[in-house]
Amino acid sequence: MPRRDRVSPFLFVALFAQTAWFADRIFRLNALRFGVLGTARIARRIVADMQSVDAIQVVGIASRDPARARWYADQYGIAQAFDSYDAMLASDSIDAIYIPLPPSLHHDWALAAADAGKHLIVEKPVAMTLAEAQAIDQRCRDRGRQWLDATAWLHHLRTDRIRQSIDAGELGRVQHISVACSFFEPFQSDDHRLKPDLGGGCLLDLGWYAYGMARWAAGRLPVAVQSIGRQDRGIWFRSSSLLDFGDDLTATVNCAYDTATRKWFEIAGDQASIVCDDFTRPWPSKPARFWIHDRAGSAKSETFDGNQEARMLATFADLVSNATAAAAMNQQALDTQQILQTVADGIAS
Ligand SMILES: NC(=O)C1=CN([C@@H]2O[C@H](COP(=O)(O)OP(=O)(O)OC[C@H]3O[C@@H](n4cnc5c(N)ncnc54)[C@H](OP(=O)(O)O)[C@@H]3O)[C@@H](O)[C@H]2O)C=CC1
Ligand SMILES: O=C1CO[C@H](CO)[C@@H](O)[C@@H]1O
Repeated sequence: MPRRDRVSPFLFVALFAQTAWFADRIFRLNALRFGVLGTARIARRIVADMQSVDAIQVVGIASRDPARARWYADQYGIAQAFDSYDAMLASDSIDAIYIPLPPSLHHDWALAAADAGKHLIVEKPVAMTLAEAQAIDQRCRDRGRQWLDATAWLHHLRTDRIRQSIDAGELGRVQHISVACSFFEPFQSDDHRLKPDLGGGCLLDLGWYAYGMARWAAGRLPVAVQSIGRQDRGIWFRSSSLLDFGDDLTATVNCAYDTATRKWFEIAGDQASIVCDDFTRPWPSKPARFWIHDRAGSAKSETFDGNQEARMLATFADLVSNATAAAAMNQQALDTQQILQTVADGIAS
């Protein structure tokens, strides 16, 4: 009997799966749909990074000024321009909100976004005070939404490697952490960093990185903090602190608007130390790197590729799609906020 050629049903299934895969890749059908609140300078970079992540689609941007929202949407290839922040929060076509507003506005808009059922990435500093940051955390839990602070260095591959090195005992027993973050007043006119009512000052801005790094390296809150600081024009221009994390671990932390750009840390153990000279963001045109210095003075360096912002965003999309809270990351942010408050209170008293 002649054999009749039949198309295998498996071929149909395979073709269907492949078409669905391509459609998903091209149209990002299952992507987390982001809206951007405001037309901040940092949003330009983060929007580009979002657009590079398959699991994310940037679908809207809102501004207090409708013409500015339209201009940004056209300029950055974003489908929808919203005439107000409230209009964007009310939209059903948006799952998550990115909040790159001046610090004093983070709290209210984060609560409003969570109340509107959105997940959120909030720029650093999360808020002005620990109570505000805790309120954001609690509201997101109440609404079953995920949140993350946009502290991208924590998501770099280099950061994972440094953690691994500490945990593997390559430094021996970690005894002291030193951190410095600063830049010398390169303010744009009208910059929120100079305005007390918008949350200006180096402490919340650069201290977020510096004190946050010490907390990250220690893995816990300090038991005692001593600080000094200098104010100018109603905001912090410098702060320096000595932190005691207990169990013989200490840290010295400095952040400032009155010294040249610095973004380095040293984690010193009794066998070796790690030095990183650009931890918040790798220097332009240089690979991310760090050095391990041993007791005899020899140093070996490691370098890393990769975009820390894209990795952070992909992690967030993954957390949302798996309905997993970013518990450890949220705790790092809350602890950082608590340390900043302790420092501010300590200098003031
Ligand atoms: N993760 C990182 O690497 C970085 C993080 N940041 C953080 O991102 C946030 C934004 O910083 P930056 O990009 O410098 O912000 P910008 O000053 O460039 O923009 C802030 C935006 O907020 C909106 N806005 C709403 N209300 C006000 C107000 N009363 N005054 C000023 N702006 C207002 C405006 O958008 P519109 O008028 O269109 O509504 C404005 O464009 C800060 O929290 C900062 O610390 C900043 C730089 C890098
Ligand atoms: O987060 C940020 C990145 O670093 C800048 C300084 O270089 C900060 O001012 C900014 O807010």
